[in-house]
Amino acid sequence: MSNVYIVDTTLRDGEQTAGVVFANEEKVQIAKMLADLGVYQIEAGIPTMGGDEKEAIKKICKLDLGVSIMGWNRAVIKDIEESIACGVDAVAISISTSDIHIKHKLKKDRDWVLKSMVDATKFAKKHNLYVSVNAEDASRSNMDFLIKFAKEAKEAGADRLRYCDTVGMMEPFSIYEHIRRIIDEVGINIEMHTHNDFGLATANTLAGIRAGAKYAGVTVNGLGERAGNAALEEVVMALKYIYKNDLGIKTHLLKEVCEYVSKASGRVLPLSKTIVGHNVFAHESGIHTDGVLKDSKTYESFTPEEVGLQRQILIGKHSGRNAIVAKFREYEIDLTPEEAEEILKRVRSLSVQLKRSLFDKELIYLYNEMREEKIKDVNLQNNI
Ligand SMILES: CC(=O)SCCNC(=O)CCNC(=O)[C@H](O)C(C)(C)COP(=O)(O)OP(=O)(O)OC[C@H]1O[C@@H](n2cnc3c(N)ncnc32)[C@H](O)[C@@H]1OP(=O)(O)O
Ligand SMILES: O=C(O)CCC(=O)C(=O)O
Repeated sequence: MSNVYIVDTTLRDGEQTAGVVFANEEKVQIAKMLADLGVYQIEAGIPTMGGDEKEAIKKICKLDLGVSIMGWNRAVIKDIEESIACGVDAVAISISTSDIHIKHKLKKDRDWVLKSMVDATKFAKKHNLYVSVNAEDASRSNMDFLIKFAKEAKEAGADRLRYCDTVGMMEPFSIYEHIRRIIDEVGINIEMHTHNDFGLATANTLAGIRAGAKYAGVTVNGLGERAGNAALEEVVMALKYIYKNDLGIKTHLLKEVCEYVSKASGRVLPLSKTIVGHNVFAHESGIHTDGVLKDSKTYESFTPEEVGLQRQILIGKHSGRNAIVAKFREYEIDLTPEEAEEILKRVRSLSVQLKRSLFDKELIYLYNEMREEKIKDVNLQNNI
């Protein structure tokens, strides 16, 4: 598989999540973190919104982070002028290609769409900008028209085409066919931009890459319109471990970046959030814990340290003896097999009462309780 470039749109589509607003300093900090992580391009926002949005984009450009900074635009010359005023080196020029959007939203026709896109692209190229032509609602567009659109974009000088599954209604097999057809018939670079309405955003991005797309448009934590976009952390780690394609992203920083964006966006990271959730390397079940203690590869695809997390062995209702023995060794207590068995019984009972796994101090309490009962039994037997 050829190399793949990460285009992060946390600051544009991510901030379009209904109810989410980043402070200007947060936008700048997120851009710095993304640059440290090693993404190829940051879609920093929408210059034509003006005000704070424009100021934040300008600040990000001035930082000279060593990554490409893209401004998002409609296929409108004035929008692109605003992007140029911010100092971006790249522009996204977006326009809908589906008849649903053309007829009911834009209230125009296909020729108007082609002309607006070509004029805007030529204008941006004249200003030496890198251009991504974005086919909004590409996945619901007539394929012949989408091919024509892509050909005209390429002729006008576009550097790539963003294929948007705007309402997230594609599945990997069809997306593979769409992307292959565009590449075969047009020979243009493709960026995947997928939404998660059916939980398929990451799968669809991977399918597009499998078909030859070179750019993956993602957001941190999968933020974005409605159910969100393909998550940066999922796409990067899936490429590395499923497709064996290491993009050189500093994955050990992922947890920190995801936590920062979670706080800045006011969207809590679920404990079991893929890749970076606090509990995705927590093991409790006896068979799993036994396996992990013998060799972590038995139940982990990669090590927690690789994404900035730590492994946790929890003791609770589903634990087994080996985990209990290992846990007590951490407290420098060597349990006999009988003691481990006895403590396990007590752990199960207490976990059910509390409806959770147990803390260290509760395990020590159970141990002391067991020892005291044993001493009492011995004393009783000896009539003391
Ligand atoms: C799928 C996506 O994520 S697309 C990106 C969506 N992001 C946003 O909308 C966030 C930022 N948006 C904004 O700040 C504003 O909507 C602006 C500045 C872009 C435009 O603001 P306004 O001039 O107030 O227009 P408003 O938002 O009400 O309507 C959008 C207008 O743009 C037109 N339009 C929409 N998309 C495009 C496009 N790609 N190219 C050209 N025109 C477009 C619409 O037809 C409508 O035009 P009309 O006023 O002639 O009917
Ligand atoms: O990226 C674009 O230009 C299109 C807007 C978008 O986010 C989408 O269609 O999902």
